[in-house]
Amino acid sequence: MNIHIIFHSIHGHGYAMAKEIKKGAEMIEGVKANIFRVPETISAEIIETMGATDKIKTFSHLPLATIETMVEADAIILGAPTYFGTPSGQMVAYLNQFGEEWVKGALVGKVGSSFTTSSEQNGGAETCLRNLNTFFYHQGMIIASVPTALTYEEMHIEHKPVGGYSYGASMITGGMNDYEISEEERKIARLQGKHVAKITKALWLGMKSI
Ligand SMILES: Cc1cc2nc3c(=O)[nH]c(=O)nc-3n(C[C@H](O)[C@H](O)[C@H](O)COP(=O)(O)O)c2cc1C
Repeated sequence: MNIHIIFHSIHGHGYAMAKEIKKGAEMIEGVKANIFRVPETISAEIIETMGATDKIKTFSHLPLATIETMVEADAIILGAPTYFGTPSGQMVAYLNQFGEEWVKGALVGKVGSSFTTSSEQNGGAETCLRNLNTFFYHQGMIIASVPTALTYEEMHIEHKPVGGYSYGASMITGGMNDYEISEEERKIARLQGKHVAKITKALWLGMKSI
């Protein structure tokens, strides 16, 4: 079974999350998780003003996601930074190529799940995740959440904000994008990967018997 993790990032936090989700997914026997990035649309000059020229290089070796990346996957995990409370335009531009696949039903029955990063705790991460998940509804996919009953301990640390709840894993990057992914956020991301992999494997085995 192949899980494809497709993300957009500029400062690299999305990549840090994608790696944890991959680790979680590959805890399930027979599951291989591959990471892809979506094409960047912002100019190199603007990336430089964002102080991200070197950061973006840390994941530029990853393969670019194409339409086939989704069509070939058994499960798809999308990750995008929260920009103005919604997924980045770069991710939306990638998703907006899937009209023909929608017509063909090419993604019907696949498992979908999403994650995000946001600089603020209340900066719109949940609305971003709800937006990403909407793509899965339209494609006839099966949405896997983060089973929050299992993350209670990580989420309830006094006076410590932690990203990640029912709609998908997330992390808080800080106003200057200078926060590292925390242990709790790593754990929630791994849990999401594992949960998606379990559901995908169960569906895949079940489908064979129908
Ligand atoms: C155009 C733009 C809009 C943003 N809007 C928000 C926002 O609405 N809420 C928020 O918490 N952070 C916002 N941010 C901060 C990003 O969420 C943050 O830079 C991103 O999650 C970092 O992820 P990355 O390291 O994967 O690039 C915005 C950043 C940009 C560039």
